[in-house]
This record gives sequence, structure tokens and C-alpha cells, in this order.
Amino acid sequence: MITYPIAKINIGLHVTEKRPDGFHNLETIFYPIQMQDALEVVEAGDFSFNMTGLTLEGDPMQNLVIRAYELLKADYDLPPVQIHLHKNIPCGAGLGGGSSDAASMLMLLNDLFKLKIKREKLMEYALQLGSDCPFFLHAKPVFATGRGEKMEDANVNLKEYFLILVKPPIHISTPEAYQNIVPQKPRLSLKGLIGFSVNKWKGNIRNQFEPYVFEKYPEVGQIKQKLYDAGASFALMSGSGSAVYGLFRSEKRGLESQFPEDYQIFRQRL
Ligand SMILES: C[C@@](CO)(OP(=O)(O)O)[C@H](O)COP(=O)(O)OP(=O)(O)OC[C@H]1O[C@@H](n2ccc(N)nc2=O)[C@H](O)[C@@H]1O
Ligand SMILES: Nc1ncnc2c1ncn2[C@@H]1O[C@H](COP(=O)(O)OP(=O)(O)O)[C@@H](O)[C@H]1O
Repeated sequence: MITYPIAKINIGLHVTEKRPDGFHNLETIFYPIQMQDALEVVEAGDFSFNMTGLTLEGDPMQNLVIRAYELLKADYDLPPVQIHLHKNIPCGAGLGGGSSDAASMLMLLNDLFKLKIKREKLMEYALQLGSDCPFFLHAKPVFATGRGEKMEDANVNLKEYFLILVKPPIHISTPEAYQNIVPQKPRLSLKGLIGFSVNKWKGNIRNQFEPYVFEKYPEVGQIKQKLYDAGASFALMSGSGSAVYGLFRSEKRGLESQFPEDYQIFRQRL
């Protein structure tokens, strides 16, 4: 069975408070985008894991798709499987690729082995794998609070827009980013701001990780400026970075030449 885990961007991100469990409460809009990995799982005599595409640092056996398999295996009688993950979504980018792979793995195993796990239970498993994970179980634009698992539909209409996303070769550690910001409640709730037209978002919809990341890596802040200089109606860093996106009213062909060759550029008609 094969599935295609997608990525997300955050439209606005406020870290509102540190919790006793060490995590932070946040307010954000998660918005799915069509950048995709590919994940294939088949039943096999022995367990194996194979990865192609972008490389990941660290122990391959700690991959979130394996952790998702092991999490379900502790509660269900799962046979050995052969897993193939093709990575296309850059990590350390604020695009949630790892969380998306993990959520896709939970859903895929549920279908493949007819485990009949209900949505609420899947959400519990997902939250054990990552704060962004529950969103990817039913990826649609949502206003999210808590660690990111409390979600309500967000009425965001970007049909008139083109997304251009720029990822520099910089890997941001999410835990490090959280350690370096001071939680603060937003002056105006994102839930209200998102209702305004996109050209009113600039300066009002913010990502609280930007000051820390832009100071440590000025080139990330320069991407945002370049997107505005190129005519973006709105530009923001996604998650804890380092990817930055712009929303444009036209396709903006040729923007690639503005950025160094080792920057990845992704385009999508929204
Ligand atoms: C910042 C965000 C915004 O969408 O996205 P990314 O930049 O990772 O895409 C998320 O909150 C990232 O969620 P996720 O990447 O799933 O993080 P997790 O694996 O759950 O946690 C990694 C570490 O980040 C910190 N963390 C994460 C989420 C949260 N609400 N509070 C936290 O304090 C904790 O130190 C935790 O140990
Ligand atoms: N399948 C996976 N894809 C990406 N990263 C993974 C995966 N499994 C484990 N990881 C680890 O999770 C970390 C965060 O990955 P990811 O969620 O893609 O990034 P981001 O914080 O940019 O949203 C990576 O640095 C990587 O070490």
C-alpha cells in the first residue's frame, strides 16, 4: 500500500505559554500544501526500512515512520513489514514532514491491517509521535491551539493566490527554537485576523519564532524581504523555520534567479 504524506505551512504562529509538561501552548493556522513524500508499506517475512530522496541525519531506526509502526505494534498483533520512504519534504524546515510521515504511517497501517482504530484513538497515537502529527490525520486548514492538537476548521480562502516557498540550506532544531522564545499572548487573535483579506495580513499576522531565527540566520529574514520586494501580498516563515513562503497574486516566474542555487524553491497554485 502506498500513500503520499503532504507538508504544511503555518499562517501565523504564537507561542502563548510554557506548560508544566515542558511543551508550549500555541495558536496557529495549519494550512496543507501539496509538497509530498511517498511512503510504501508491504507485509514481509522480515522487518526492513529503506529510504531514498533527501537524506536525514541521525539513526534511521529512530525514523518517525518506524516509531509509528512500533507504537501500534505494542497494542496490535502486526506482522513484519517492508517500509520504503521517499523523502522530498525538507526537514528542519518548519514544514512538518516528519510528523506527516508518522501520521500517514498510522493511517496506512490502520487500513492495511484493518485494525479499525477510531479517529479519536488515532489522534492519541499521533500526539505521542509529535505535536504537529494530529493535524496530518485530516489535513485541511485549521485554527489550532494546545500543542497543536485542538483544532477547529479555519475559513481561509487562498484560491486567488500562488504560493512560493523558499527553503535555504539551514536546518532549524524545533526544541532549540522553543527554548529561545518568550511566550506571549497575541494582542489580536489569529482566528479574527485570518478573516481579513490577505493584503491586510502583512505586519498583523506574525510568527513568533521569526525574531530568534532571523537574528541567528539573517539570510532567512532576507528571503522574506526578497519575497516582499518581488511583490508578495504576504510573506512569513513557516513553523520554527527555515522555510519562508510568499503569497502572490500572479505566478512570478523567474524568481528562482534571485536566490542561491542551493536554495530549494517550491511553487503551488492554491
Ligand atoms: C513549531 C511547530 C509549529 O507548527 O512546527 P515545526 O517548526 O516543527 O514544523 C510545532 O509546534 C512543532 O511540532 P513538532 O515538530 O511535532 O514537535 P514535537 O516533536 O512534538 O516536539 C519537539 C520539541 O519541541 C518543543 N515543543 C514542541 C511543540 C510544542 N507545542 N511545544 C514545545 O515546547 C518541545 O521541546 C519538544 O520536545
Ligand atoms: N520521516 C521523517 N522525516 C523527517 N524527519 C524525521 C523523520 N523521522 C524522524 N525525523 C526527525 O525529525 C526532525 C524534524 O523533522 P520534521 O518534522 O520534518 O521537521 P520540521 O521541524 O521542520 O517540521 C528531523 O530533524 C529528523 O531528525
